[in-house]
Amino acid sequence: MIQPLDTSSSTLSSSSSSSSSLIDSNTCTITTIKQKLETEMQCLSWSFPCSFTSKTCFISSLNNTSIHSHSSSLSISPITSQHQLLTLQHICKHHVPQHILQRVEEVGYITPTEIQRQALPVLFSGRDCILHAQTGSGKTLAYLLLIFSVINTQRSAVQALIVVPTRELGMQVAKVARLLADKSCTIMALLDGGTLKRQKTWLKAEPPTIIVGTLGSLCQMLEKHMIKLESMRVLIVDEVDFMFNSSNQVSSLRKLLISYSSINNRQTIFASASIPQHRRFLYDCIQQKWTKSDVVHIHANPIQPMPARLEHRFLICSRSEKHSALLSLLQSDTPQSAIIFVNEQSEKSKKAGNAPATTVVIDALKNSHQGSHEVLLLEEKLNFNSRAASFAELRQGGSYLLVATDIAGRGVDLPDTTHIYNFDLPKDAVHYLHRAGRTGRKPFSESKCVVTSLITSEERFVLQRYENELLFVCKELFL
Ligand SMILES: Nc1ncnc2c1ncn2[C@@H]1O[C@H](COP(=O)(O)OP(=O)(O)OP(=O)(O)O)[C@@H](O)[C@H]1O
Repeated sequence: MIQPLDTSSSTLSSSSSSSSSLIDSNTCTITTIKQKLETEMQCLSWSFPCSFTSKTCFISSLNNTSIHSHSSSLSISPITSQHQLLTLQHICKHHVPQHILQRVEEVGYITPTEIQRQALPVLFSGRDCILHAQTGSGKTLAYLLLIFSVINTQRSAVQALIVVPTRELGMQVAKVARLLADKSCTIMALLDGGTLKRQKTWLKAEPPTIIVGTLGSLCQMLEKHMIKLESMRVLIVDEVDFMFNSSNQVSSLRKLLISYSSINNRQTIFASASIPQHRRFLYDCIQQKWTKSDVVHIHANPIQPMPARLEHRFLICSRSEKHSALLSLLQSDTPQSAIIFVNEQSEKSKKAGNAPATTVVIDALKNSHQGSHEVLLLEEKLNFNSRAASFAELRQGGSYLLVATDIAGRGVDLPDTTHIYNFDLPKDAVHYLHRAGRTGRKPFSESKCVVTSLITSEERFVLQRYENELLFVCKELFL
């Protein structure tokens, strides 16, 4: 049975002086919980003995918070008035050191995004969490603030580990962490393609406080006992669904979760904008002992998987017309910056001796595009130095047209990207969601960003399927 909340000690405002709670089988609405904003955001919880079918709700004790609990999932619906006034300072006070919070403000993070507002109190409570929220919604800052709340920089030991699927995402996360951390907090990026010799020397000399790593490099170091995880307090797995779906990464990830460390000694956080079959995933987390049994699934905006300010369009053309169609679109759209997604070359096409689509698109842009954009390429088969150079150039700003495979589809944060072009249709709805999510990455901006898919008439029904799955509408475009 669900235990009613005891709200007697909370005070928020005089208008909420009478406490009551209304709970039904799937929706828990706390209509009134009083609490002074000055006191830290306290978390109240109730839970059934844990099995997948049990209900576990975890509630941030905010006024007028509505929590929809489905098994161990919860989503807290948007709140008005006082909650919109809550700053990251309010939420993080007493958890995150003041000098980090000051830095957070200096960087420009004042108001929490929806997932930050919902997740931070739960994260600070020490519960394992699955952070499930739209692309560009600020999941990185949420988990970094948790890390800063638990690490002790006086200790010389690895205390937090962030696992990412690609080198590019790792570089980006390490950069944000360094931007916020003080000098006493050492952050090591242990990424595929890095200089292992230098990293080994560093690890021998002094363990970093935080490691951001890709699984390949991490497991190499763990196998050689170059990294010890006995002091690790937080383990983050970013883009978790991607890693569990990747045949290259899944076995290393399982090892990391079960053999190299234990759920009892760490807080485990999984993050992604897409957790397909999240109830099944939650079940697996508990059964497989990837997380503790009271893990919480926090789902922000569950009925809107993609940011609302994305405008989706499609253009029907034959394969041979695609290059000219893309050039025309660029001319008429005049994007500030854009990413053009191309599928990886198939084995069949390689065997037939065809040039990869990335090369063909790059050549077309270099030869015929009229704009002043820098044309850049990012794909798996580039060597790591070229990938790093492309990525560094992108992050310096300026206008760019990035031609990329799905390697740029996950996590990469280039907030100046105003347009996405699917030169090739993504292989499924999840890929569509992540590609589209490379634009619209300024959380509080209202400006429209555009996602355009160039499709053949036969592909229309596939795109329609994505629309149904992701609950969006794609408008036809005519040149
Ligand atoms: N509270 C905030 N206020 C303003 N900007 C923010 C805030 N939190 C995050 N951002 C910015 O939002 C952008 C997206 O954040 P982030 O990369 O963490 O998204 P994400 O949720 O991890 O997305 P994805 O699922 O695509 O990886 C970043 O440019 C970040 O600087």
